[in-house]
Amino acid sequence: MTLQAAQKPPADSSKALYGGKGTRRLTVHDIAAAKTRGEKWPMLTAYDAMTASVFDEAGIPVILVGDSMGNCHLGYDTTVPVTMDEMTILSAAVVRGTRRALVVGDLTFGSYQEGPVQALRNATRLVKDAGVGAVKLEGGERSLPQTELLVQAGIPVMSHLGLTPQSVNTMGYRVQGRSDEAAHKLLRDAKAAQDAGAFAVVLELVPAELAAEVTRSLHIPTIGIGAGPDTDAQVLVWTDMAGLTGGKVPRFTKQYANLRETLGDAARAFAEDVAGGAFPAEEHTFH
Ligand SMILES: Nc1nc(=O)c2c([nH]1)NC[C@@H]1CN(c3ccc(C(=O)N[C@@H](CCC(=O)O)C(=O)O)cc3)CN21
Ligand SMILES: CC(C)C(=O)C(=O)O
Ligand SMILES: [Mg+2]
Repeated sequence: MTLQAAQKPPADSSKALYGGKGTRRLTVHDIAAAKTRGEKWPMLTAYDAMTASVFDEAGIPVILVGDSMGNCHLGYDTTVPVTMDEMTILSAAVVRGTRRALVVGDLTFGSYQEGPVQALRNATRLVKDAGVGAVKLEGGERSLPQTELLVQAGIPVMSHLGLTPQSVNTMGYRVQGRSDEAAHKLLRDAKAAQDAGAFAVVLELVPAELAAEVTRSLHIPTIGIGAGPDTDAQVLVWTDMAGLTGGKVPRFTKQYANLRETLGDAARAFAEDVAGGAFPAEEHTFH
């Protein structure tokens, strides 16, 4: 806890982002207030209404409809092929499945790189047709005109720095900001995003010490994924966190359940009941 936070009275738990009371839809103002209280908070991805409702009922205050839906929901290898049509449909489902969480939708690859006008058109669609409370886009200085125009238009923007998966074809999936030059660039990008009006910054796959420095340097919250313990918030891809993702998951993930095994067991038990005639039983049968 920072000295500043330690000197404040205990947080009013009814206002806490996690553990707070009520089902009023959270806004970017609630997110800003959490940083002044020194409160750490969780964010998870979701791609459908039912999963999102579970996280909403569990008190997760911010739900990201990530373009990780590409590999975690739609069966692509990367986030690159995901379209705004797909993002809009799944974001609308997540909004319908939640009452309290601030829902953030990713702007997909190719939906904002042409410039601010394209970004505004696509972000507006996500706000109007899906009902998200904010959008996220990748890049700091390179996405400044987009961030500025969206914020001016009244659309809250979450920035995403460090490893930016939409650039996998140029960047790969490597830790970012290891050299002094790259670390300075990340700090510049973070400050530029803040100055352009972003309400939060995701830091993906950056050294913990650098993420801590960025967190201290900004008045908006940082949200880490593979960025160590000292960011204001932590985000994980829900299928990684719940152990549903097949194959290799990034080392920064912690698995809190093994849904892959649980679901597989359920499917096999059903199959054996059907094959052996144990299902349906009398109580599942109409006469
Ligand atoms: N299932 C899933 N989880 C994610 O966290 C995630 C996605 N998909 N898709 C979009 C991006 C891509 N991400 C990735 C993908 C791979 C690594 C990875 O392989 N990282 C290496 C470390 C590399 C290094 O040491 O430089 C690892 O072992 O974790 C990390 C993040 C994070 N995002
Ligand atoms: C990993 C998070 C931050 C993301 O952008 C996504 O899930 O698409
Ligand atoms: Mg994403």
